[in-house]
Amino acid sequence: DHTLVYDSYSGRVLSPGEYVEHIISNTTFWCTNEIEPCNPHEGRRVDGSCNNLQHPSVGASHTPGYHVLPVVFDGYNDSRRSCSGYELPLSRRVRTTLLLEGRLPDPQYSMLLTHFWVFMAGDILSIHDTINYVLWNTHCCGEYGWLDPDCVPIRVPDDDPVLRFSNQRCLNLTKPFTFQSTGCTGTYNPPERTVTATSVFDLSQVYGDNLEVLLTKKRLFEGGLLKYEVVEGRIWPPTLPNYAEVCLLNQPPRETRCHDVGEDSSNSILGINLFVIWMWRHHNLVAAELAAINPCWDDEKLFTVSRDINVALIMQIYYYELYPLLLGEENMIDEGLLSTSVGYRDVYDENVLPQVSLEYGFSLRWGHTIQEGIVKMYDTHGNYVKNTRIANLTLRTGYLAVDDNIDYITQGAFRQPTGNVDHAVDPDIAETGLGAMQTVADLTSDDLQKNRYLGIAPYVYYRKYCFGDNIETFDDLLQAIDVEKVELLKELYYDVKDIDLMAGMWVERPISRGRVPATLYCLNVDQLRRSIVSDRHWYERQHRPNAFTIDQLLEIRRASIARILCNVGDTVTEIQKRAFIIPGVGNEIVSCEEIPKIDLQAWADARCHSK
Ligand code: HEM
Repeated sequence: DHTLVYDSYSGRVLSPGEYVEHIISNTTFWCTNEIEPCNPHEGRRVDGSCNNLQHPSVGASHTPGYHVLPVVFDGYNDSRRSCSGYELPLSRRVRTTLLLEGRLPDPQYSMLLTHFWVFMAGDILSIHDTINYVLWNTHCCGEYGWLDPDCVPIRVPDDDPVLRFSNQRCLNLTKPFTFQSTGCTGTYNPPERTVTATSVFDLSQVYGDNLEVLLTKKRLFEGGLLKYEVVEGRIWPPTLPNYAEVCLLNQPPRETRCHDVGEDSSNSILGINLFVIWMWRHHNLVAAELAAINPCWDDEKLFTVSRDINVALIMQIYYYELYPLLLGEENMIDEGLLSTSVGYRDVYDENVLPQVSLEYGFSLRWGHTIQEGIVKMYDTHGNYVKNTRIANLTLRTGYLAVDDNIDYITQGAFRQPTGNVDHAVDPDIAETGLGAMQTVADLTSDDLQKNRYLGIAPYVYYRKYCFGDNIETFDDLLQAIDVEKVELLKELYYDVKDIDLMAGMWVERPISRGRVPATLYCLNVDQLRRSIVSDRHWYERQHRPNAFTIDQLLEIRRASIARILCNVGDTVTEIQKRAFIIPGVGNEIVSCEEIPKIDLQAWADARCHSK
């Protein structure tokens, strides 16, 4: 066989001797990518390899990301130091100073928006860094925790506004996995984070990032379908016989559902769990319809086309429905991110590598500040049923499958607002983030602490990169941040150049015509453009292997999140047309009959009918 083994970090082909060294040191998983020779006519590979034909490993699972700005570290794998030489202010203190704790619903965004956004984050990131401190290195706050080089616990100051009333002075945390920590490269290279997901948007949360897992765990090899179970009329991904290791917070004996689909993220937090279930079903719905339309298609063809359609629908929704609400539609048109014609858009450039920027994935953590902590549940007709805390639903897929909870949660997702875009974080996200998994967890302090351990450059460098601002003094910040917030930053940081990127994003003014912080806007625009240009299999392309016909693309363009929920959302028979926005005047809940459908007849294959 002609399979080549690549060095994940450098993208270089390894000699047989070098490969053996990895086998001996047990580092093949993180450090090598086995890749069959690229075939330019082949569709998207599940492991992300061969996207760029000149650099077959780039963009594959666990290969380096792109950096908008070079990483800033102090020595090997250690947190950035302040430029003043003083210690950076404690993450928890920065968080409690800059973000209030409280709940205020958003006037516009529905809970479905945050559910979907975090699901999309799951397409390009991985959760092993979290599993690390939750399951493997739980001792970082213990007596000898500080001796463990993997630990970076968050210190809680004695005057903490909330925790001073407790004896908690430490929040568990470990360092991110890097190519250095996994033994793939030496410490002479700047630390480079490693994630398991592929770095293109390809529904890694559903289809995974590894061919073997796809074949053994997911595919049914019948009718192009994914494996599934039907319980009490609901379709689910297959469940694990022994859920206890993964769905740690399932409450036995009733809550036993836990998905066995080969991805950790599919049993993680509520938003991801829901969308994995929905897109899993959606794949099968598409495959079944295509099988009826094209009886001559075999399993392989049905599977590949259904996957391609599923990915395209989600990208259409991500770019044309979700992001305009965050970044502003006019802004996106001006930036060239939204195609102004319904036809093809083919701007592929093989010189741009299919990578995700470290800053993009990181910036999505800002979503924690608009996460609502209470999940409200409704029946099909919009009558309020009950509520529960979202933090208690993490690692608890089983909850969805009892008491019709998934029905009520689905209904609530598009009826309930998410947390307001303001300078406040929900108390549950800020104090109990992981439910019973940790006594205390502050996701937003984690965000700041990780900011430093990912080596992300200071905020003002990004202002320079994004807007050309030369920020030398705290007063210079006024062009981006309101005066009272600048005052707080002055209290916290000795030098304006010390301000962490996340801290800056928490307090800066939104981009004009959009709703997200200006720097977050910039980093997201940068990635969205990169993803269109660098992904050879981008769905809007005319010249890609198995490209959509124009009629097919026109059907994809009709996609909406409301249609996805009408198709596969539990008990959804009516919904508002723009379901990332709460229902109201001009966005009334209507029958699913009124939500545009995608007509798969566009995929009808004449060969199946020419006798
Ligand atoms: C129920 C709601 C949520 C919970 C319980 C949750 C929980 C977590 C936890 C425990 C982590 C790991 C933090 C660490 O580094 O220690 C994390 C990371 C992250 N979260 Fe959330 N989150 C939620 C909602 C969201 C939302 C709405 C978004 C964005 C829209 C988001 C984006 C992210 C991102 C980008 C990371 C970093 C992952 C990585 O780099 O590997 N999360 N979240």
